[in-house]
Amino acid sequence: MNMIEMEQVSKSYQQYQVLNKITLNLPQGHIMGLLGQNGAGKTTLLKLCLGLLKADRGEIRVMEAPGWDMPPKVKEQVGYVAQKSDTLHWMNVSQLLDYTGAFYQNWDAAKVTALMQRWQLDPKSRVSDLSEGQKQRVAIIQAIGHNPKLLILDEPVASLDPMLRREFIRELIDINLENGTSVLFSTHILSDLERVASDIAILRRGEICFQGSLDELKERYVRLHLSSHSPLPKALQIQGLLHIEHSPNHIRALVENPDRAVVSALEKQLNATAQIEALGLDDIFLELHK
Ligand SMILES: Nc1ncnc2c1ncn2[C@@H]1O[C@H](COP(=O)(O)OP(=O)(O)OP(=O)(O)O)[C@@H](O)[C@H]1O
Repeated sequence: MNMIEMEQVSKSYQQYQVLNKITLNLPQGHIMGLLGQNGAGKTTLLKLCLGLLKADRGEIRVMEAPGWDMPPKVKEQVGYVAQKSDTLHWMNVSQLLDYTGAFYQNWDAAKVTALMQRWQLDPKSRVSDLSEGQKQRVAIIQAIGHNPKLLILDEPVASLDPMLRREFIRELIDINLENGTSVLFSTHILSDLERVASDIAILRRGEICFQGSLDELKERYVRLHLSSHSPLPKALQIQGLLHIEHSPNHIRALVENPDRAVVSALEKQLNATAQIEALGLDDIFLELHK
């Protein structure tokens, strides 16, 4: 079963189209990292999945229920960490967590207490007095205290220091392994994503330009180098060409699924030597956004 299914989903704010015919599936048990530049529409996409925004067109299903009109029994199986949340900050940590727990039948108070201790949160501290990182830890506990089947996280680690980020990621993997929880999270921290995500989705210019595993991503986008003693042309005839940098004797190009026979033909035609370089996630992300 897919925990989230988006089909041909579009969303605009007034005249400005943010998402254009998005099709995205989150299979059960998967952890999917959502990548995109600032303003790419990640928060918008996550809010559409949660029924906090309504799509202009297309269909969204969450655990087979309509995303815009989720019944309570589906809602109670979803956990959400917003990018920024400023509600109820007059409570102390323990009051806020008890208050949140009251909404859920299967709130795991023992787990919540253990997390508070592990993440060094004083139950008596007022939420408004906490640092951003501490607030984020509280928000994460609020989202996982009821052992949700689906967790949606909008940049959950942005304010955490590297050690807590690592702990949080370990927690995420544990939740995923113990409860089979599926996770969709947006992030800018690519190294974290490499550590935890089984799937990656990349939002670019309002569209999902890639959805699949990290290995598939690395196989799909490679850097093609062509070097020659003779001057090389500024343009290349190869399918899947996304980006090209040219100097008289060297071409550096980002190519999607290059046809090896075409690369060999280019070598002959241009009297050049070709080299195909595998890229890391950072490089692929940067190259895709040039
Ligand atoms: N309520 C709104 N009204 C008008 N425009 C909006 C609204 N919410 C978001 N936008 C615009 O839509 C675009 C996408 O915003 P969104 O917050 O979804 O992006 P994002 O990928 O989450 O960005 P970031 O990484 O900076 O958090 C931005 O250009 C933003 O200014």
